[in-house]
Amino acid sequence: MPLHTPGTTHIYTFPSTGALSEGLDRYVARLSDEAIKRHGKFTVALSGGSLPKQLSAVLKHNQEVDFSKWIVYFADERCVPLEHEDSNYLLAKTELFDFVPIPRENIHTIDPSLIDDPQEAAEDYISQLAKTFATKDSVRFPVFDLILLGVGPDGHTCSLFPGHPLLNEACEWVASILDSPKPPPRRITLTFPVLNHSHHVAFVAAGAGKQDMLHQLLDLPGHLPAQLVKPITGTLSWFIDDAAAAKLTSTTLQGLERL
Ligand SMILES: O=C1O[C@H](COP(=O)(O)O)[C@@H](O)[C@H](O)[C@H]1O
Repeated sequence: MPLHTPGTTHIYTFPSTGALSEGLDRYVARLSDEAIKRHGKFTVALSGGSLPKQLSAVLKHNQEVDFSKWIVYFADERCVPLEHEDSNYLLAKTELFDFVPIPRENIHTIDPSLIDDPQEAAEDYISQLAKTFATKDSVRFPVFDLILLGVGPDGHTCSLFPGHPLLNEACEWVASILDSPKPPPRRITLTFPVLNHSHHVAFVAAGAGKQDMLHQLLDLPGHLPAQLVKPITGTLSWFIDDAAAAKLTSTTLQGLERL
């Protein structure tokens, strides 16, 4: 699998969600291994929504992965307590963290004492990132080994929603949002510059509910949030199942890769 050609996009399709989880497991395990060999750790940002279930289905049984070297952040988080049913952390915990030996201190959550002040929570999250990522004059943003993203039916990714002023954020690493059109309204999110500085970014989309949006995102030109994810030197991958791919045009289908 060509994982290291900068600036490339790969669309991987799978006959079922089970097969998708197997492919995602191989991809994540390989990137984890390579990053740990390169710099002793694997820095990864996780999304909420349907992603944690797809990701964990096979990965949580993978005993070859050195989870002790994982450093986990959240691509976005809702301003709710960590044990709240809307918490992306709680979802990742119940799907993945409860099954694999990632040290708790390596899992960077929103500070629950700051959830009433999303701006302060975003600033605290930037401070947490700064402990992991040393930046240089030439690269002012954290460079994750991998950021795993979902995409909503409106084309949003992270908590970056169509038409929202946050789409233009060019300086901050993490931003707060008080008016998310999808509940809950108060959230924090990584910004596009952080997404686009990552070594690897992968979208995961499965099921018939994603058909219309995938057609719009992959077949047609546009500026929906998910279309604005364009890693500057990193790779962009899509992991989709046949149900989600059903409305793609024949031209796009010709470019699909099977893993
Ligand atoms: O609200 C959110 O939605 C997106 C997409 O979720 P999905 O269930 O359609 O996959 C998710 O990626 C994001 O982390 C979450 O906060």
